[in-house]
Amino acid sequence: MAGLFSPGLFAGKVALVTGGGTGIGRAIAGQLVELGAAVTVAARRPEPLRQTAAELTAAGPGRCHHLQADIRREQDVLRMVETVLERDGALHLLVNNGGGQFVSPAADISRNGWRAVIETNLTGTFTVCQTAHRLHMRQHGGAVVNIIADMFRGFPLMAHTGASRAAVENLTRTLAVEWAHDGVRVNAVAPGVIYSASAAANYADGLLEQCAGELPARRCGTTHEVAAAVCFLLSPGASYVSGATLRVDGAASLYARQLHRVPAHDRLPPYRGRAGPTGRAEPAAGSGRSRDREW
Ligand SMILES: CCC/C=C/C(=O)SCCNC(=O)CCNC(=O)[C@H](O)C(C)(C)COP(=O)([O-])OP(=O)([O-])OC[C@H]1O[C@@H](n2cnc3c(N)ncnc32)[C@H](O)[C@@H]1OP(=O)([O-])[O-]
Ligand SMILES: NC(=O)C1=CN([C@@H]2O[C@H](COP(=O)(O)OP(=O)(O)OC[C@H]3O[C@@H](n4cnc5c(N)ncnc54)[C@H](OP(=O)(O)O)[C@@H]3O)[C@@H](O)[C@H]2O)C=CC1
Repeated sequence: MAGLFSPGLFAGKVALVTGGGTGIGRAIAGQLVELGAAVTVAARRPEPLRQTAAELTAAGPGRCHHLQADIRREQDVLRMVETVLERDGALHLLVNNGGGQFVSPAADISRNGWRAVIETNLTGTFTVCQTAHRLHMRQHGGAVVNIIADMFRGFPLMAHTGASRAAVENLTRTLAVEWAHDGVRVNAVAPGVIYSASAAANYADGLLEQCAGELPARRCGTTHEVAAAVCFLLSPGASYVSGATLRVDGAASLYARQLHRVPAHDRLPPYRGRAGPTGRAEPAAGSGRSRDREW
């Protein structure tokens, strides 16, 4: 990605990237450091964070700190933001990338599984936004990017993440308006199918590779392609962009492909409400069992 943005674009800026130790978050943190920012990566597992911070700081010219925090825990979020402010004296750029889910038919998601995903992706993102705003951005302005997903047509097999990301997209719009007069811009980035170690594990048995060939782009996106979009939205180049969602999906969200395939069935009941334009009753569509399933 070197060379896409002016060197030193984020020099003097302080950034926080949740989930910044791995995958997309790491690529975002890496690009911010490359452009001169002082970045903190925060998540639950210390080892990936430590390694990422060390490698990014060694690469420079900015620097990268790491901090263990679970965005589901209010106290962790408060400590995370306070630590950044105490150490770096400001928080200009916030990327809410920390999140996750598991693949499951909606019918099988336990109440606790639902709650874990909603509390991470929606409540966690809200808590980080609110804390950053209360402690710094309300007085000093800033830019926020929330990472969501391609949930625009629903998200079969990931109902919990679809619902929470759609909620975050709406939250993004609300905050963009409520915080405009504080000088805070809030945008979302919706990645399509992005190759990361976690995505490959989430979609086991090579499903990710299989799906890549059916995308309009005929390949998965890369973490660096998402990072470039995030950097644009954080940059002064996007000074008049707020409340927007930037889809980084190679047009996949406009295409009929879905990871979930609807099995062949004839379970939809026929329409028998009223006569068609000819005046005669229209024949019932479908066959077999569906004929017996009127509302
Ligand atoms: C096309 C590409 C799309 C996008 C791809 C990506 O985003 S990839 C990159 C994204 N990266 C990631 O997604 C990685 C990060 N993911 C995570 O950290 C987790 O998926 C998390 C968000 C659920 C949090 O988990 P946690 O450790 O805090 O959870 P916990 O241990 O406290 O359990 C809470 C409840 O959840 C249940 N449960 C959990 N897993 C499963 C499962 N596989 N099956 C069924 N259920 C599952 C568990 O059983 C329990 O319910 P119970 O039994 O008490 O009724
Ligand atoms: N890859 C893809 O195709 C897509 C990814 N996304 C989203 O983009 C984001 C990054 O995904 P990706 O890089 O692929 O996968 P990763 O699993 O590498 O990234 C998720 C990051 O979030 C962190 N995280 C999870 N839960 C918490 C928590 N409670 N508190 C703090 N940090 C947390 C994880 O670290 P730790 O476990 O140590 O806490 C991890 O670093 C995720 O939100 C993902 O859902 C959206 C659409 C598509």
